[in-house]
Amino acid sequence: MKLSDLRLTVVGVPRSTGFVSKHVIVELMTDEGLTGIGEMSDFSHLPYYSIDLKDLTTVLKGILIGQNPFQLSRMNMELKSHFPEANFYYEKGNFIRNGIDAALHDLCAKALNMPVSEFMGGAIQQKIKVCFPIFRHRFMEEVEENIAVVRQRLEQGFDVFRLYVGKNLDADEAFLDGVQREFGSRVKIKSLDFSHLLDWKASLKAIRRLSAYDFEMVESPAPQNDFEGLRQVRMKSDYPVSEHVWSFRQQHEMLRQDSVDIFNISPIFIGGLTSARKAAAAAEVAGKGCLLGTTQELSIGTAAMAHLGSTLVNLNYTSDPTGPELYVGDVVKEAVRYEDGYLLVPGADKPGLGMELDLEKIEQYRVPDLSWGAVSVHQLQDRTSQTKQ
Ligand SMILES: O=C(O)C(=O)C[C@@H](O)[C@H](O)C(=O)O
Ligand SMILES: [Mg+2]
Ligand SMILES: [Mg+2]
Repeated sequence: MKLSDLRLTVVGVPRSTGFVSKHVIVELMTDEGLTGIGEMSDFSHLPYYSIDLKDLTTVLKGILIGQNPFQLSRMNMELKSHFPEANFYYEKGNFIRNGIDAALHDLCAKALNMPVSEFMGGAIQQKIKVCFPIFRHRFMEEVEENIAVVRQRLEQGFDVFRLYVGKNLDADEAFLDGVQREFGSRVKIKSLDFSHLLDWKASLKAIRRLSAYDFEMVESPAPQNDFEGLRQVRMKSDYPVSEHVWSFRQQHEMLRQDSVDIFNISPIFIGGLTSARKAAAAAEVAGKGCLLGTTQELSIGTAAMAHLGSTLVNLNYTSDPTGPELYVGDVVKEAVRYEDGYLLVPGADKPGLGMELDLEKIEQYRVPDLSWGAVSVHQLQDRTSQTKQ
């Protein structure tokens, strides 16, 4: 079987908050009539430049056409030489590699008539506990709105939440207080995510202030690649520290400097399922915990993570992928499903990722390119459509 063609389609899908994320849907065709699908999820992150889709399609065709999709190691190596690791969390080259690697996995598993989880070694769990994100407060008036989100999502079965913090600590505290008063032990806060916005001393001060409330871990409490800062927080606070993995080099440093307790692993940020499996294995070997992170993928990207997560022996913390619950629409016939706060791994009866493209929905959300509209750095950092300064 040989790869014969590639199609990339950009969609812009709004979230219920109004924020629009642009994703690229990947279709990889073969000479045997099979098509693999993947997703380069959520390009709507800094840095504030965009990829030219025409150029990208030409480059990727040059790498992929004529290749055997089962040559996953070779193609990942080749992709990495064109889109190298850059030691930046939102490096767009990683998003590109991820979409292609997912489509290759979908193709291989379809050719073998098995789910991607089986192709990757076999599922050891069929559902993955996830938490719902509460986006960062900048203003006090957002607190009540966010408590209403908790109320509504709890009714749908999401009983674990994570909170982005660090821009308005009074509001962060008021939210935690409101949640504790109204929901008590019915709601759990998994993490406070500082998103690399504060230096480690400022994060530590905030953690101490907010420690009057229950939460399980702190995430990204230092600037990107500040391994010593992470370690300081880890040693000086009572909470486990989690950090995203965005390159093997960065993961190596975090291991070498014993900076974290938990690796937050998502294929999108490390450049694909193949690399994500290696990052999870490195965590396992080092005796570190691991959870599935997210960029808030659509259903194809989320399904890829569900398959990956189902095979991991060290997925020992609540994970993050809730994209299909955040967006107002999707591009597949049947979206991934959530039940009682768990992401369900697509059924064993469905080959590949278990997702089927819906051409009408693609048309509904199709946009010409990845170019940016008017959006502020605050909106990008805080993932809201709030324009107030
Ligand atoms: O844990 C994180 O950090 C995120 O979830 C990052 C978010 O910015 C996410 O990528 C989003 O788009 O909401
Ligand atoms: Mg995070
Ligand atoms: Mg994102």
